[in-house]
Amino acid sequence: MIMRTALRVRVLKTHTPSLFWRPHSTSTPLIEEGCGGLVLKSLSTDVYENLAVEDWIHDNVELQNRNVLFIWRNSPAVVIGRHQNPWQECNLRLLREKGIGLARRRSGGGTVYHDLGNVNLTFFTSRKGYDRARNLGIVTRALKALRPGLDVHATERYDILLNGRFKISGTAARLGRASAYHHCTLLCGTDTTVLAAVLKGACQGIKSNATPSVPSPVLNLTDIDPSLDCGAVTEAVAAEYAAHHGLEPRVAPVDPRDESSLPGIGGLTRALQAWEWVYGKTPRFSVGTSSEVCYKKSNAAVTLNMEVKDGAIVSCAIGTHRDWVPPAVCDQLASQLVGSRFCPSETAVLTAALLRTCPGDGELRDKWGVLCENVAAVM
Ligand SMILES: Nc1ncnc2c1ncn2[C@@H]1O[C@H](COP(=O)(O)OC(=O)CCCC[C@@H]2CCSS2)[C@@H](O)[C@H]1O
Repeated sequence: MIMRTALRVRVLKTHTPSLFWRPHSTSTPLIEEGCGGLVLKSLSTDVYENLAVEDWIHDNVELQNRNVLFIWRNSPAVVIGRHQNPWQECNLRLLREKGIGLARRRSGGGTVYHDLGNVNLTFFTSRKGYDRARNLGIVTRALKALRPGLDVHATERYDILLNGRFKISGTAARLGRASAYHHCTLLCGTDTTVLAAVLKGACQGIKSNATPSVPSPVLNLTDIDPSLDCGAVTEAVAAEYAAHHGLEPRVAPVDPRDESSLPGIGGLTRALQAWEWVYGKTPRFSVGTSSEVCYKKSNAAVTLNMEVKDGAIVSCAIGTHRDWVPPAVCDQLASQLVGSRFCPSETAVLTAALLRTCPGDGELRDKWGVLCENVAAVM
């Protein structure tokens, strides 16, 4: 019987450019060593670059007779599901303040937070070989190999729970015509204070059909046992995966910036970074807010109603008391916003230009400025 704990993975020191079979290549299929399967680990901690590797493998690697595990970690980032609304799911203002990235992945499901204390595992298979329960079995066995008796189990919705209650892993998947992948997170030592703060949607009054996340109490593996850090967990999962699939226990590094090994990867990365993908793919939604604005000692209620499609404002109505700002001024601002992105920087540029052309006295201009800030704050 194989002693799983004794299994060690060997991390190859050099990049292995000949790992993949390229459908359009004139050369013969390249991998001998990758036949049957392989374990890859990213050299990058950039969320867009790593998601691009997923796309690249999905699009370019022959997966009919091969299983691939891709292991990756990211610098702080929030990752939303394909059909989600970032304004609903996270505190975008806090992300901007903290310089935390926002990425939209190609798989469905909810929103998660990543940092270097979180390990991501992507299991590539043929469409037929797609099996989330088997993959999560590999993960839970690897964890138990490191710490026998650890109370971890996969749930019906393919989360992994620690001590029956705390989520340590969330799952999502992308099913293609012939190939598929299932990816999951694993919380080893993530900053859960930041996680909780950034995953609190700050934009009130949104109505949409976007997929909502399912919040759960979370815990890190290192909270239970400090030795269960990302390094130990990664090694154990790679070893268990190799043993399960009868592969050589070694891990090949992947450099997502290496165009010669991954032709076209740069374009895939740029597509994932584009505003049109991250925000523009948000399902159509409406926002209705009502708030109080204040200028010197004069207060007024402001209502804002917008429709947003493909991330752009398609209709807008702003209302406030006619003595505070005349309706015509509100209407002018609202009509200028139509057609622009639902985004504070674009709104700021637009309203600054409008303010420069605003006739009238200083007080009206100032109030108009307050109104513009109020509108941008919703985004
Ligand atoms: N990193 C991480 N791991 C586990 N659970 C998390 C994490 N971040 C947040 N959460 C908790 O899960 C819910 C959302 O759960 P929900 O079930 O809605 O969504 C998911 O689990 C999606 C998992 C996606 C996995 C991909 C793998 C590679 S790229 S991202 C959130 O509100 C938090 O309570």
